[in-house]
Amino acid sequence: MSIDSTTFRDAMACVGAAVNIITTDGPAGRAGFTASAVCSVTDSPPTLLVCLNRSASVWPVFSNNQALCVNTLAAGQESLSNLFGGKTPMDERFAAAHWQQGETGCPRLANALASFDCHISQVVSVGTHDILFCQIVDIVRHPTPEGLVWFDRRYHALPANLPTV
Ligand SMILES: NC(=O)c1ccc[n+]([C@@H]2O[C@H](COP(=O)([O-])OP(=O)(O)OC[C@H]3O[C@@H](n4cnc5c(N)ncnc54)[C@H](O)[C@@H]3O)[C@@H](O)[C@H]2O)c1
Ligand SMILES: Cc1cc2c(cc1C)N(C[C@H](O)[C@H](O)[C@H](O)COP(=O)(O)O)c1[nH]c(=O)[nH]c(=O)c1N2
Repeated sequence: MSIDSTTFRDAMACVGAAVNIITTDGPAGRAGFTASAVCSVTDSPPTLLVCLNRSASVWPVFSNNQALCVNTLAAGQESLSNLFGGKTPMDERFAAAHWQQGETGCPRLANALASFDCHISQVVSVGTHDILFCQIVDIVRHPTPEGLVWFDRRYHALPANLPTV
């Protein structure tokens, strides 16, 4: 049975996911984009994955820098997600928030729910996307009353009951 893209996307729209801004900085410059395709892989060594469309303008920058920071958004940061998910010029995207420098040199969003600073350890290409396997070197968290989820093609705030950080 062959599944067309609309059927696939309609079904995937039912799979809720956290919203993240993925940033990088290094020899190829600074860049960032919004991603919901982010997943925990293993806790030893601590590793997550990010799926990045190879047609995105940011792809060569991530590919060359080999480091990134996954900034998981809280409720209230929807407009930042939209900025990093559109065709907005890169300087405008970064001007909309406050950033710190992570251990890898990648921009860390000052008030993200959690930030995972990573080296890209492995890349696997599947169809249109690259799966970036990322080994985490540092984690910073902030207490926040609500998390943010992308579900049914829109944002939803979720009450957080997270352990104290
Ligand atoms: N994994 C991704 O690349 C991904 C995920 C979410 C959103 N987006 C982008 O945001 C736009 C709006 O998304 P939407 O959720 O409002 O509606 P949509 O109908 O385009 O997508 C529905 C769901 O399908 C999946 N999806 C969408 N595009 C994909 C792609 N190219 N490869 C793999 N999975 C994909 C995602 O889970 C998404 O939430 C999309 O058209 C796409 O450009 C991309
Ligand atoms: C909620 C949501 C979720 C995602 C996206 C968008 C939005 C709004 N986008 C699309 C991505 O952010 C967009 O293509 C960026 O703007 C990068 O493209 P440019 O740099 O503008 O070419 C996206 N792209 C991707 O490669 N992987 C992903 O997981 C996601 N997830």
